[in-house]
Amino acid sequence: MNAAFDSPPRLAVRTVELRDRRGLLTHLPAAAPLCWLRSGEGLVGWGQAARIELPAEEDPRGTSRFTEGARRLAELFAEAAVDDPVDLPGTGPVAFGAFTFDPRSSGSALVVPSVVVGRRDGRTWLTTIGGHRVGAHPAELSAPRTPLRPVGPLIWGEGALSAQAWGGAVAEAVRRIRGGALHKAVLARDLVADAERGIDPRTLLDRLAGGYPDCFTFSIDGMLGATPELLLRRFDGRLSSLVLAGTRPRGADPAEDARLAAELQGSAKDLEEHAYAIDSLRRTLAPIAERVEAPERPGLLRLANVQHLASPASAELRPGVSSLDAVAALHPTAAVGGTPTPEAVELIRELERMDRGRYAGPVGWVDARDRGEWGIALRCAEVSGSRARLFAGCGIVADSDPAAETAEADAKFRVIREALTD
Ligand SMILES: C=C(O[C@H]1C=CC=C(C(=O)O)[C@@H]1O)C(=O)O
Repeated sequence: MNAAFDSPPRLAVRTVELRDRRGLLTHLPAAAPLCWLRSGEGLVGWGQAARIELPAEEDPRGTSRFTEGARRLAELFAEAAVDDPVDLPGTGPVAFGAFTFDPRSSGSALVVPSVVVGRRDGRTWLTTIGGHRVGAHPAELSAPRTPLRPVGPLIWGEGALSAQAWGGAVAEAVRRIRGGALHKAVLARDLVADAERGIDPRTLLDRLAGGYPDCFTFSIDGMLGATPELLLRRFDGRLSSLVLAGTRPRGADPAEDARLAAELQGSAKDLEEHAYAIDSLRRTLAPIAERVEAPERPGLLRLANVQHLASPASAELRPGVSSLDAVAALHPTAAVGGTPTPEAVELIRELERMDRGRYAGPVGWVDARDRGEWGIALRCAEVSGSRARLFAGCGIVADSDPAAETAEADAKFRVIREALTD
């Protein structure tokens, strides 16, 4: 049985608008906080009204973790008694989800919190979700919150591969690509940090949201990070997505910053890497969407640590295609897998020597009207008790240089490394 329950409880859901102006993060308890936030708006949640666990799949190209998750969630939401006069994306019942990169990994789950506080376009709401009808009013928010706890000293360790061994894996990927086996593969590595006591996820969220306001700061079932990559947003029939591929660090001063940006925007290697990502988006959307639009040339997305080539794309999903169907079709994008996808994923399995778990997998939320936002879990760590496992990866093409890719991975690690540093 795929779900944690055999017959789902009937949920009573109520949403009310609030005058509350406090930052959404201030509401979160330390235990298992749920969060999807950008520029102060989004959703935070806690408690667990329902949980759907999706097992590892046998098919190496399987997508049943998404389709089965969507089916069970639709059942649960269809049964719910909903009182939602606010009716904005994210009001009424919502589920937060984190899915594994590889179908054969375990850990994919959808979590329906018991309390959600949301904010969009300056409007704030509170939703309570329970097995029985619970009140939705600010009293739900008045439980005393413990102060944020610093992380304390950390002991850092290598993950599956040392930086040097990972450089060797990059060199091998370049060799295979030059040999014609594939065009691009995104190789990642992990690092481990051990604290002296349990890590307070809210401390990390506070730092990530402060340092990366243009990214989606997320916390879903132990995966925490600030991702710049929007796999898809669907608030009405139209789907939007932000394709990223091609990276340079930020410069130490405006002149160096501009030089690096110009270098990135003129780099044949990076433009090629980006073109693969756009082509793969167009190809994967073709059967499920119409009117796919993407700019001719990518623009620039500047974050505190790196700058990326970025293309905002949009499309119209065909009738009957749900947002999780679109997630299933789009994952893995060329930004986290490669091109062609099957060859790239095989090479990743062979060369990385680790289980990515939910790193580089879809993370986000969906409501009962199938509105939602799904990103890719990047610039993130898996936090469990006193341990954090950090991930970073780079797109490898024929011209990639292992030393430059190792430096680029370090720049990407910085996001979550700094969030862990007091
Ligand atoms: C795989 C990661 O980033 C991807 C997203 C944007 C740019 C990328 C790049 O330029 O290599 C990566 O494809 C990561 O941050 O772990």
